[in-house]
Amino acid sequence: MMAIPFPLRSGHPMTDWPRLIRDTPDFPSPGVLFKDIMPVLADAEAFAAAIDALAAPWRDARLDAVLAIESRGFLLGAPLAQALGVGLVPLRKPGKLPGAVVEQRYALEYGEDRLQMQAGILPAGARVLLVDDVLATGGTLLAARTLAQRLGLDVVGAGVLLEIVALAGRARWGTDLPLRAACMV
Ligand SMILES: O=P(O)(O)OC[C@H]1O[C@H](OP(=O)(O)OP(=O)(O)O)[C@H](O)[C@@H]1O
Ligand SMILES: Nc1ncnc2[nH]cnc12
Repeated sequence: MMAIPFPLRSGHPMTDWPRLIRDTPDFPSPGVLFKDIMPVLADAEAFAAAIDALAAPWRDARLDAVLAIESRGFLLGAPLAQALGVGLVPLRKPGKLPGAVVEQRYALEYGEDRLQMQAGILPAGARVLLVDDVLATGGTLLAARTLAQRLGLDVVGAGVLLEIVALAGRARWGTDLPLRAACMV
């Protein structure tokens, strides 16, 4: 049988969960150093600590909902919404959501894509937090923010598990709304 590469219950102290993020060079395309968060989710304590770290800045933010970005953002958005006691709304890739949708096109570190959100799923003025796993160039998060604002939502800020500082996504996000990263590389 294959050896398990890391403990499934690591017992890691809260601050150590970022050590489980693994680098994969040249994925999904040459020249990209891919930061793989899956080992964090596979470890019970690390996953719980990561969600705690994501939730901490927003506990008093009087949020109505978390807006989670497909697909790795869903894995964090659902437990985060539960931790904060608010609803969850998915921002999805095209063709997945029924009914009327609003769409935003964007570029990310390794390609182009589109995000859609259901029109009318939240009332205008609802206070929302955007969540994703990784901030790289910032294209995805910025598109999510534009989409939410086009629907009249009050974007309170954004939370990511990992910020890749060298790719300067924070500069694109700007300084008018808070962007909190649970860890940075
Ligand atoms: O800051 P950016 O340069 O925009 O990159 C960040 C985005 O890239 C990844 O998404 P991807 O489209 O690969 O989708 P996935 O979550 O479905 O893997 C990641 O989950 C972020 O959403
Ligand atoms: N380098 C990277 N690692 C993981 N997810 C990403 N999304 C965009 N760039 C990424």
